[in-house]
Amino acid sequence: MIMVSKDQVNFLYNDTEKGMLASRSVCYRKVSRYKTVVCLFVVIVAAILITLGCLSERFCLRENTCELTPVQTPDSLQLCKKLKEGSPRKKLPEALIIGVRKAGTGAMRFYLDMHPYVEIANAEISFFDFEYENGYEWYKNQLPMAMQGQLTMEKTSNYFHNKKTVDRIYNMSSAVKLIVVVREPIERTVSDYLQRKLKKSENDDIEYPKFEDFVIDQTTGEVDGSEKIIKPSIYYKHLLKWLKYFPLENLHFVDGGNLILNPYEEVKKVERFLGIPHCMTQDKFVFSSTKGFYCVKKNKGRREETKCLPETKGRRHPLIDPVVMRKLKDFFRPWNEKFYRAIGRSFHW
Ligand SMILES: Nc1ncnc2c1ncn2[C@@H]1O[C@H](COP(=O)(O)OS(=O)(=O)O)[C@@H](OP(=O)(O)O)[C@H]1O
Repeated sequence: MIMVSKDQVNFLYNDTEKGMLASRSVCYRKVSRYKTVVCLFVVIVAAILITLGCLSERFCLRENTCELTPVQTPDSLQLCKKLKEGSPRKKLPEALIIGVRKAGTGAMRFYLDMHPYVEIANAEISFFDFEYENGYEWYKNQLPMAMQGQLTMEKTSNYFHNKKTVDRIYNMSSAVKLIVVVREPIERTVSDYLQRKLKKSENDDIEYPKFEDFVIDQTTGEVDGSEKIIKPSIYYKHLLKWLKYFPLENLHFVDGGNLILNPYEEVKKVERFLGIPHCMTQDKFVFSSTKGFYCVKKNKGRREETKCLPETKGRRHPLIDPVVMRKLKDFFRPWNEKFYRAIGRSFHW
């Protein structure tokens, strides 16, 4: 709108017949100067508004903006998703969950899958341990599409303790971020045992050995450190291999015990480690009293539903013979302490 002052209006309309031409041209010059000023003002305001508009479109892609969205609902996450720029593409992962099996890697994958800045493969690809010969193009094709600004991720829980994986991962990228979920070693060992027992009983009817018989060497009566369910729990031994290639800053350790009790806290630390905005707010996590574990709130169309991990995750563990339990504790203690020293953090196991 053009603003003309009362004086100018009078000036225009009081124009007399005499000297009209001269006064009119002065008047028009004045008005056109006003128009120029107003036009300039409009252009500047429009430029500011357009810039702000662009910034708000990029809202969810800018650092830490998920933290700033007014209401953290699954809708706002969907909104974030829509705001991703460019076209989706396949790329090699910038971050991996490398283990440890049965420590809670599936839960971490499940939670990160909800994050608008993360595209994580649904299943374990096992590229660096079993499928390496297929090459990077094959690997990329197994990974989900990602938009610009989104991280591509994969979790294979055996990478951490497999001998072949470290240099292969390093050759892919020395900057890759590595997430390691660790859990109290005996609990992890029991979980590994239950998993193997389940797999075996699916295939044959022969009674599976008891946990105690599995972990104790029958000749020495001591813990069998070479047993396949014990070995992955000796975190320190495997860590040394990773530290030969990667600096400690490339690795983030998730407390698997706390991941069960307080997933929000552990996921927030992972968001920070990955350098992505804090989108996984407390309200996304809901405790299921039937499952006895945390689940997540997901949007299905307009409806909101609760999604949990499958039944095979989060099982009741058997009671362990106290003598065997003591032997296991004594066995793991020195390894745990070395592990704490190496990473500069204690888990108080
Ligand atoms: N939210 C939630 N729901 C269910 N289960 C949860 C959850 N958070 C952590 N966990 C623990 O994850 C354990 C399974 O570990 P992984 O996912 O690493 O197993 S696997 O290696 O991928 O097979 C699994 O071990 P078990 O309790 O022995 O089944 C769980 O204790």
